[in-house]
Amino acid sequence: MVEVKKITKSILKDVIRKRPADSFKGTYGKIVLIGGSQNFGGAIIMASLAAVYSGAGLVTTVTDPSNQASLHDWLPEAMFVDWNKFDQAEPIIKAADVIVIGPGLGTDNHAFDMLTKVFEIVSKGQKLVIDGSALTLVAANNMKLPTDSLNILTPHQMEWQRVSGIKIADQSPENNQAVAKQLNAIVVVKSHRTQVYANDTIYENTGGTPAQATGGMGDTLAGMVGGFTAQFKDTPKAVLAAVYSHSAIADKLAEKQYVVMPHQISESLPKFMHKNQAE
Ligand SMILES: NC(=O)C1=CN([C@@H]2O[C@H](COP(=O)(O)OP(=O)(O)OC[C@H]3O[C@@H](n4cnc5c(N)ncnc54)[C@H](OP(=O)(O)O)[C@@H]3O)[C@@H](O)[C@H]2O)[C@@H](O)CC1
Ligand SMILES: Nc1ncnc2c1ncn2[C@@H]1O[C@H](COP(=O)(O)OP(=O)(O)O)[C@@H](O)[C@H]1O
Ligand SMILES: [Mg+2]
Repeated sequence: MVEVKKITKSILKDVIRKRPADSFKGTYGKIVLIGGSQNFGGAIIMASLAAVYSGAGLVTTVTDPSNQASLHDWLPEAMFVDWNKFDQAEPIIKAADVIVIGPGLGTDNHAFDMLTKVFEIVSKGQKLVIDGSALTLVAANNMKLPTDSLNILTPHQMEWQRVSGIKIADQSPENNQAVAKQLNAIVVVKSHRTQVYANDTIYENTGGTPAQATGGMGDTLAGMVGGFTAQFKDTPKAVLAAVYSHSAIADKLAEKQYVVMPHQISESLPKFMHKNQAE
């Protein structure tokens, strides 16, 4: 049996630092989120909300133009780029610390083109969070992950089955770890007890509630993983802190709510992070 370490509250103070007085928005990372087709605009809006509310310094959302007004209604802090104008998106993607691709991206030809181009242009030092439709596209087209970026995959169990070939019933820590190693990526396998595969170590979350079982909950986690890894240097630990915070906030809200809306998790983040920062 392989060892599985618990993700507990202690990860928060290990990761979330008090902000230095002489910092500015650039200190907290540039992040680009790519996704949100005409039908799935909410997904990229929720992911973008999570990135801004977890403290990323500068956030740009590359999405279908039909989502622009709603994005800005929810989130005036985010910049917008029309995903049909890749010449405008390219320099912003190249300058980003973190790229999140997939929430609501869809799986049509345009989505596949975008993903292919992003895989081509990411470079060393960048972190690439691959979620939702992007994972389905990777699996369906047998795409190789880029080798220069640090890749973080955030599949739910069916997406992980598609990417890894491991049936949900066979997704044991041993089996998952073997594929995570082959992929040379940090893998967050989401379920009621989410597991994280990073640096040859397996972690299991200790929080989470069925009140989270609602569309957009994973899109929100992808944005948080983006926001946390943009700000905090130790990437594996930043991922663990994002996973823990996502469920801890939901658990707290679920004490008084039957269902937790994904945007409520984002809206709780600034106070939650304030309360749990290290001195
Ligand atoms: N508001 C918006 O814009 C929203 C947009 N979204 C965007 O939609 C895109 C598609 O993402 P997706 O996850 O909805 O669909 P897909 O990849 O087909 O997977 C579902 C299939 O897998 C199965 N399944 C088995 N186990 C499972 C598990 N543990 N967790 C989840 N599913 C599990 C499941 O089984 P079933 O539920 O049918 O029993 C079903 O057959 C993606 O880009 C996403 O970002 C959504 O976030 C929603 C809000
Ligand atoms: N019963 C549950 N207990 C704890 N967490 C859950 C439960 N159901 C769903 N979640 C969480 O909700 C999120 C669902 O992700 P995902 O299926 O990608 O959602 P979406 O794509 O709709 O945003 C994951 O973080 C998962 O851990
Ligand atoms: Mg998802």
